[in-house]
Amino acid sequence: MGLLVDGQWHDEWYDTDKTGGKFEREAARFRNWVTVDGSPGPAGEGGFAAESGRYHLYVSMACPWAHRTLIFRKLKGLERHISVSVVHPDMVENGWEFREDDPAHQDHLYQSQFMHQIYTRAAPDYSGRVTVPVLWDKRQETIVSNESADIIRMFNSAFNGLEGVKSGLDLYPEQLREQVDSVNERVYDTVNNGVYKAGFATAQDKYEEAYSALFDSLDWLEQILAGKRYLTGSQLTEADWRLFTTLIRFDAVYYSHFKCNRRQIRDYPNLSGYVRELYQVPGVAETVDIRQIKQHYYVSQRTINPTQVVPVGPDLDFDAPHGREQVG
Ligand SMILES: N[C@@H](CCC(=O)N[C@@H](CS)C(=O)NCC(=O)O)C(=O)O
Repeated sequence: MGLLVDGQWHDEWYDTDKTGGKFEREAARFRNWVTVDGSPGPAGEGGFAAESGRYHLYVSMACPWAHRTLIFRKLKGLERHISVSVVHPDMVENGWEFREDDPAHQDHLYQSQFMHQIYTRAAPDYSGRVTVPVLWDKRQETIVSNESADIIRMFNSAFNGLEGVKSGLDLYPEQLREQVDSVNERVYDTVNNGVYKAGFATAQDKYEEAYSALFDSLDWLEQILAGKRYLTGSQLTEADWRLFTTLIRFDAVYYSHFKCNRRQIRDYPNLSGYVRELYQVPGVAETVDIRQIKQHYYVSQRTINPTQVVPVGPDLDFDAPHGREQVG
């Protein structure tokens, strides 16, 4: 675990001293957008037109933020247009890395050893954390974006004109945008990032704050899902997929490793049926790798788990019937 300072790698854990023990996530630095014709998007520079084969996605199977982008790539039918490299689940002294002897964890573009080399290839004097996902432009040899929230919006609409892309599937529909944004805001702060705030806190009060906000939100979501099939009604949207990637990791990792242990997701009837339903959407199960998820958190985060022993359980069955047909 570490970061780049003026293009040089430093092996350092998150500094929570200056925030009284609170974990604060660093904002992503590359915020350009792929658009249909290459005109600038909501932020950054233009010049990134949606073209088949031009872009490459760097992900970790363990990472909930990267997971969103893999789900969108799959659901939208973008696999033949956007290639992927997967980093190794162990993120230790050198940060995310590739393994020469492991075909599943190689950099297919440059055969890099470390993910930080991708960042310095784009910006030789880059300072900041080296995170996944990264959307890479093979043409300009640079990073388009390292913000998953933006990447899934690009995947939702920019590539719609390409062959085989499911242009009819809109996960951020105009009429639901306000609702989606509003759910996202609370879910991001208290659930997606909330589990990290609990897990990475180095002061009791900061942990407890995050813990309370997280379980208040899970109660709120459980309530919503009692009356609605999905978070904004009868249609699956971006808001659901953003919540899903945290829920699917919860019982295996966040409950124990991040001390989010008031309840497991399987103790919530609606949330647990809902996570199974989303898991069973065709294509999604292939994006879920519980073995790599557990391996990453328990091995990489040595300040939390110094022995690096990975727990065997819990037994999870996301293929069991979800029973959500009757809701809403
Ligand atoms: N805002 C980013 C956050 C991505 C992120 O924090 N990814 C984690 C993995 S789950 C990471 O790469 N962390 C490395 C680090 O912080 O050094 C996004 O949503 O794309």
